[in-house]
Amino acid sequence: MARQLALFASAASPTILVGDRGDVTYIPEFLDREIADALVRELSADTRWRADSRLMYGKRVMVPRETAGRGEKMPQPWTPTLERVRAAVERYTGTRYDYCFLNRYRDGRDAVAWHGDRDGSRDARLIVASLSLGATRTFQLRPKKDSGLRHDPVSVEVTHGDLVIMRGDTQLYWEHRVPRDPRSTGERLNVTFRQHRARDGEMPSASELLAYADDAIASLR
Ligand SMILES: O=C(O)CCC(=O)C(=O)O
Ligand SMILES: [Fe+2]
Repeated sequence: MARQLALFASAASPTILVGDRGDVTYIPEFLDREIADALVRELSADTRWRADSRLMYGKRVMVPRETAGRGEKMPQPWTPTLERVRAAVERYTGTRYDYCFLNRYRDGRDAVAWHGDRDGSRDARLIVASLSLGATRTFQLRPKKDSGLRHDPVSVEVTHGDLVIMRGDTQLYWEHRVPRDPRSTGERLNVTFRQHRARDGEMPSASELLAYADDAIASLR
């Protein structure tokens, strides 16, 4: 029971990052350090990381980070701590999650370029709960060009155990990224808890699985 409570180290102090045509909340230290450490150990032990490459203007270039999927209908199952953390995120957000995507940023040269999750999908409103582990990096949000919104980019330093929750219209009107950071030398893991299409429980399409990597190539230009 003590460990259960410790999951919510400082979940009482969330910050609203986006409140206009979108809903993004930042919860620093959502995970107690001990749990976050255990999660890194488990994920590092057996996750089969993929190095994706994309064809860009006739050239094959590597996506600047490694990816994996765990959970239902994914290449690998949940780990015990990942299940516990999922349950905590479910309680906190009042939503169920079926699977997660994982990103591994080996150092500050790895990144994810501006994108909206589930771009072009009719389920753009499904919640995405994004957990940071390891090295501190900058997570940024800005309105999409066609959103009609005028707003400076929002930046937050996300670190070990922090949670970012994107809800509502966020993916329709806003995009997000983790830019390259030459000063950052450590490894960062990111876990995004997600739902399959709520309507029919069908697996995300191959293009959807890759969609979140789509613009990553832009960061290589
Ligand atoms: O690493 C992060 O914090 C963001 C990852 C992301 O945007 C994604 O996987 O869609
Ligand atoms: Fe994303």
